[in-house]
Amino acid sequence: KTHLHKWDVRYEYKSPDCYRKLVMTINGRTPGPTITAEQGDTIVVVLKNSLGTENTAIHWHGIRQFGTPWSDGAEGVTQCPILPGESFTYRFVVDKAGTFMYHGHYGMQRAAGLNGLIIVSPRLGLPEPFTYHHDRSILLTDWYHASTFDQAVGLSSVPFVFVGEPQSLLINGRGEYNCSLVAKTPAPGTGNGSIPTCNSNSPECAPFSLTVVHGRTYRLRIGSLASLSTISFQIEGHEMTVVEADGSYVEPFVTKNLIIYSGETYSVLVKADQPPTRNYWLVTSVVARKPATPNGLAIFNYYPNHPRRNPRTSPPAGPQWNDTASRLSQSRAIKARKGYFESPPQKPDRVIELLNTQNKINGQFKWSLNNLSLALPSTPYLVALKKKLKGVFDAEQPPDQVNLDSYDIYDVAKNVNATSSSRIYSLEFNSTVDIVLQNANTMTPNNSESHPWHLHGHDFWVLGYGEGTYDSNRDPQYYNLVDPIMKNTVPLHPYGWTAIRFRADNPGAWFFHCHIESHFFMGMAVVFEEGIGMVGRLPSSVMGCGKTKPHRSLG
Ligand SMILES: O=C1O[C@H]([C@@H](O)CO)C(O)=C1O
Repeated sequence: KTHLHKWDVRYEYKSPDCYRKLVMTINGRTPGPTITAEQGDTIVVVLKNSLGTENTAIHWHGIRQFGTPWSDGAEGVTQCPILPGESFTYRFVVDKAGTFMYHGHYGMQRAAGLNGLIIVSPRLGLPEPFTYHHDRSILLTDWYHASTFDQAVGLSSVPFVFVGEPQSLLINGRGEYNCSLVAKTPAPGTGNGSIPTCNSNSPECAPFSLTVVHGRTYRLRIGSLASLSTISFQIEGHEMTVVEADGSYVEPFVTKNLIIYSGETYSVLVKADQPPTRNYWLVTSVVARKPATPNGLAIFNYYPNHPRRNPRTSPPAGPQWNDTASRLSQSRAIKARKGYFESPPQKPDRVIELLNTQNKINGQFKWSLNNLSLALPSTPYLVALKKKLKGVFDAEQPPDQVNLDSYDIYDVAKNVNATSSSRIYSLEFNSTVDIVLQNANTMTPNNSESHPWHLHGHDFWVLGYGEGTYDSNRDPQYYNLVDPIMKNTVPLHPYGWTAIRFRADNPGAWFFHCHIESHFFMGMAVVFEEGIGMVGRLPSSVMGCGKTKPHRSLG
């Protein structure tokens, strides 16, 4: 079955957290419409760029794009940007059941509200290993009042201006900013004050309310497309059984707080088993960075209570933001469900270790992998590779390793300078590749951050997490080769390492990057290519920029 969606992407003034500002909408909405389909269906999205003065591109997060690498939506890697006024058609097959997402992949547009969910149900007749009465979804984001232009310029300025902590946490696109904190000077887009800058009574920021019936079991699909924050999600008085992660079935485990990194999706089962005489809080809170953002709140509404009645209880507090040990143990608890997984190849053909560091290049703040910070070329890699265009990117591959033995991950680097590079990794088609992500101290003493790493075009097995410096002789002995979960996004914990394995079996060029929007913008990404010879004929719509610009003589 083919699903055709016509999307109009534009800027509008909206008040998702009661504060009025420019947001990017799809057909008038942020989050955009949820795409629902059955495994094996084809999705066609005809995207019209009505932004007026800005390019765009949309990535289908978690969809592997077998046979359609040009539909991945990664501007600079798989396509030229979609120009204002132009339309672009994405066409791809959703080959796997599960919970996925989509979002802008041009500049920092994801943070402007260009995001949504993709829900793929199993092919008819394929039962899932759990049952529930109702299927509901929740998209989590964090929200800034500064525009993405302000953010992007700050990040590339000398001196560096960081985006800082977000103003709000949104649940299904709704949050509540404390309007008394807003300056009295009218903000842009308020008609010089005739429309309030911040309006607590705006229906756009009324909290999301999830209505449940006592005794029923709900499958909650929860995805995070936060720009910066790692989020703890909980429902007052209720436990959650985790059953799916990034489209793979999880060996069920019960938790009160689900820690969710940007780019991850989970399904949890929740039984509405509490006294139905009142409503309960749905709460999101920031962890892994020192929070300066109030909790996100929504209402877990027991029928027949009024869906907008706030519980009189105070919302439960989240876990300690700096409790790294409990976050590491949740990561380790996520295993593939018995009877529902594919075992990984037992040995890799190639091991790439990526040392994650915060650096400087010409005074600008950057993030680097093995001392190289990615700078995208103006011609997309996929097009350059397929058409054998010369001089688009640095020909040499980035290093597979740097010497970790001589690098003190607990200290600020002795030399913080890095190099800007457009080099990419060439993987042998169908080979098995291990990636070891190694975390380190930032340029701030005694500070190491969490980074969710997202791979395009593949799922990977999560082989293990460790603390300290990875030891290539010792640590692989403890990899989980029995029941590792397959994911597309995985956290790298502070001062730790994470090892993943994947098969380079998808012809194309694929991003692998930190899913924190500002870190990605600061170069925290690498690109892999494999099997380019097998890539089909590229649609001309992905071209038109850089070396693929048509040059006509005007003579
Ligand atoms: O990339 C980042 O920069 C800041 C800080 O390290 C320097 O201002 C921060 O918190 C980040 O995550």
